[in-house]
Order: sequence, then structure tokens, then C-alpha cells
Amino acid sequence: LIAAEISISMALHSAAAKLPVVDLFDENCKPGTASWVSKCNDVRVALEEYGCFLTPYHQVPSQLQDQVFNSLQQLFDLPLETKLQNTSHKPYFGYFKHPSIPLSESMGIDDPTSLDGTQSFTHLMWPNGNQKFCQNVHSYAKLVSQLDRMVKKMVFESYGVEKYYESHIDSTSYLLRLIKYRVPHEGETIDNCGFPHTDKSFLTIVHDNQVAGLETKTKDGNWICVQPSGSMFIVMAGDAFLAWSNGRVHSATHRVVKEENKERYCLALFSFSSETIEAPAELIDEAHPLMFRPFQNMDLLRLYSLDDLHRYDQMFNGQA
Ligand SMILES: O=C(O)CCC(=O)C(=O)O
Ligand SMILES: [Fe+2]
Repeated sequence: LIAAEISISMALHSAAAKLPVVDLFDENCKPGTASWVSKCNDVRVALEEYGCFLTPYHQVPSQLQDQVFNSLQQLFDLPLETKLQNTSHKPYFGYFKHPSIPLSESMGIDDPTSLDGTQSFTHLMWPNGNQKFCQNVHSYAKLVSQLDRMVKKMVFESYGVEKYYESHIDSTSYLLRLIKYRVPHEGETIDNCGFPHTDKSFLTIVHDNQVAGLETKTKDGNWICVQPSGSMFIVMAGDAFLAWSNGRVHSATHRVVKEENKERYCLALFSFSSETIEAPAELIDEAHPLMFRPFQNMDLLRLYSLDDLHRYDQMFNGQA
């Protein structure tokens, strides 16, 4: 009986695969210490094996999280013609809504870590000003960008190429996407909230209002449902990180499905590099021949967006 129970519990365990959780901020973990080195290793391994991991990030106070998610509600309640003011020549940087995924709607703040970036977005949405929104979103983006830099520092160190870290960070820019997934209307049977995809960023940090929906795919093809909780942030490698690492870092396919009958709000901080994306010489050898020709991160995003729009249209016209 005991043996049977053990095997049942193992079966259940493997059925509900979970993402690794890496706590970057435990007390003993200061740069230079042995525990820092092993933490860097954990981060690298998580990104190599899963392409993503969960991390508790208490640096964003829960009060600020609440305020930001409340502001999102206020933002999406604005009239459509106001939201449509959020435009950009860069793909995915502006307002997006498509008939093939009616439950979701999203907007983008270019350069949210600078006060200018957040202010000009705020001004477009609220010409009479909305100081609270601006301050909250700006502080939030700055705090999350610190997590982005920390993760990269740890991975660069773990590969022994920390000498490239400073210039990489100097050429990094951010995009904060604000996403709303509404509740289906009565009789509406849609649960599709977008295509399964990999991000074209270097790194993405996703955080939601504790309503489930995000799923990531493991290398062996299983979907992991990401369980949200207040201060857990999900750190996800994009295709640019994969290429830079010469294929070592995995970029996980992920998708959003609507499970709960609750509105889901999500904030995704994408980082892009304006340096040419190419693997450091240290990561190229006989066992790891160069996998990708050097390219520009924004070109990758542009190329993808053309395919993507085509897919949305096909889906809308019932051909996919
Ligand atoms: O809503 C989410 O959790 C993720 C959204 C996403 O994958 C994206 O915007 O690229
Ligand atoms: Fe994504």
C-alpha cells in the first residue's frame, strides 16, 4: 500500500510540473560570496532548462503593486479613442487589440524607467494630468528594471563574461506593456488570449494581479500553468538572450488562456538591446559552434511582427 501511495504521489508530481523558484535576495547572498556564485548558477540553470523562473521580489512594496493594478483598471476604462493615441513606429509599442483575440487589449510605454517616457504616455491618456498614475508606474518600472539587470549580471557572471555586462546594460532599453484580459460575456466561448509565442526581447519580466492565465511550455512539450502570487515575478528569457548565449539559454514558448472568471491585468517589462546581438567569443568553441549570425534586436522584433499580424488576420478570417 505504501509503495502504491508513493508511486501515485510521484505520478501526480510529474503531471503538475512547476517552474523553478529562485530567491535572489536571501540574506547571505552578497556578490563575491560562495552563495552568490551558487545563486548565479541556479539562475543560469533555470534559464537554460526552463527559459524562465519565478522569483519573489519584495522590492516592489505590495501597496505599490495594488496602486499600479488599480491604475491599470482606470487606464483601460478610458474611451477607445483616447487609448488609440498610444501609437508608435516600433511594433508592439502601441495600443493593440485584434478581433481574433477579443478578450485581450494592451498598451505600451516606451522608456518607462525615465520620467519623460512615463510622463509623455500619461499626458496622452490624461491631458489634464494624472500624477498618481505617472509616479506609480514610473517607480514600478524602475524597481522591476533593477531585477532585470540583476538577473543579467548573474547570468553574465555565471558564463564568465561579466566584462560585457556594463556595455550591455548601457545599451538596454525598456518597454512596459500593460495588458488587460477581460471576462468573457455570457455565451461567449472564447478562451484564446493570443498565440503561443516566444518573446523577441532579451529578457521579459511578467507580473499579474494574481489571476492565473499564463502557461509556459517545457522542453519536453508540457504546459506549466504559472501560479500567480503577489510578490512573485516571472523572469523569462527572450530569443535575443538565446542567440546571445549561442543557444545555451532557452526561450520558452508561452501562451495565455483564460481560466478564471476574473479580469486579469498583467505588466510585462521587456528589455531590448541596441548593441548588435552576437555571442561572446568565450561562448563559441568546437562543442558550441556559432548558431546565429549577428543581428539587431529591433530587426528581429520587426520581422516577427509582420508574421504575427499575418497570423492574426488569418485567424480572424477563419483560415487558421
Ligand atoms: O499576460 C501574460 O502573462 C504574458 C503576456 C505575454 O506573453 C506577452 O505580452 O508577450
Ligand atoms: Fe510573451
